[in-house]
Amino acid sequence: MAHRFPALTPEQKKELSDIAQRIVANGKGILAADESVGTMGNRLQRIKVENTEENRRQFREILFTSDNSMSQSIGGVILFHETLYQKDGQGKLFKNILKEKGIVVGIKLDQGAAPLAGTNKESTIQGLDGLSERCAQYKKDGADFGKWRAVLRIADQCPSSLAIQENANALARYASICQQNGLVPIVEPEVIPDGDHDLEHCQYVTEKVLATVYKALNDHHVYLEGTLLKPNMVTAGHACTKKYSPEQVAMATVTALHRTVPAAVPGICFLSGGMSEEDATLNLNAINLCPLPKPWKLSFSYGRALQASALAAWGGKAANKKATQDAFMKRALANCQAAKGQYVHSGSSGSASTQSLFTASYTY
Ligand SMILES: O=P(O)(O)OC[C@@]1(O)O[C@H](CO)[C@@H](O)[C@@H]1O
Repeated sequence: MAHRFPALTPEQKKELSDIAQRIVANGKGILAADESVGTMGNRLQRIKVENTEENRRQFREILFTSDNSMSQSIGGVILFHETLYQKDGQGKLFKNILKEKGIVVGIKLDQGAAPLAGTNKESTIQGLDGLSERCAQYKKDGADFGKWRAVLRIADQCPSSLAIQENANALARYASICQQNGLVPIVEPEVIPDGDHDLEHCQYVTEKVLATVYKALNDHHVYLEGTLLKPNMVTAGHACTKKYSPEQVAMATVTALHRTVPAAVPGICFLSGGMSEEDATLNLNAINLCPLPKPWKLSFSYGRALQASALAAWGGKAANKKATQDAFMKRALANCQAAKGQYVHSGSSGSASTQSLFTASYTY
């Protein structure tokens, strides 16, 4: 079939692929600071801090004003709508603070789950209506990439082919709209870790989901060089009694990716999915050491696994700014090393870094 109606010009393609490559250059990854107001409320509740706009702003200001070496580990930060327009104490927009450090600014674009009737509690994600206009505005306002998280669960009759197809199609439609507006789409089909399934079953499901996503991206003429994938690592379900080593997780994960993700994709930035900070780093390191072909950068886009010890160190107190930034930078550096397969576990991690961050049915 002749390519008669190109979706993007060569200039648009170059811009998108340059942005994607910048984000994952030299072991860099992504700080997912895009928790919605409700999700951030859950995080703040754990440290007994009230979920006000000012408290959310203060915590994020502390992270984003970490010293400039932050940009050696962090290539991009995903923001929630509110945060894109927030400022530091001196009146400087957060997005400008990040850009001056050379960090690419991203924006969460999905707008919550809607049930798929007739399924076992499965969902699709909303937000396609008006998405092009929102993307155009966010691009003007300084964002260069977007994020859309689809949720698939493993249970009886799940994920159904309806849920897999519907979420893949929504992800592809979102990715196409992003690219038309100069935003690199982060494509996030998350197979959540709820359940007692084993590693092999998670690998099987992850392969089915990713294969469907890449078929849909191709159908929608998405330019893969200008995308990033944000998948789950292949792990056993949270309630599985059998435990697996980082090397086993790595082999299952890279096998699944190798079978389904085209080499044209520049980077795969894993979500942390409720793993402890330390497990997320150790697994990423093992993935980068896995003896299988790895044509993509394999990095991180962590929310909980980059912020848990920082949140604990902060505790809502301005006086804890330095301790908060130290905790955050420690995880950022560790994950950057892991993205190069160079992380050496020091054995002296604080207790917050080894605590499970799992939340049941973490659907939004
Ligand atoms: O699994 P993690 O690494 O904590 O977070 C992954 C993530 O996609 O899920 C969250 C909820 O949508 C987002 O804040 C974040 O970007």
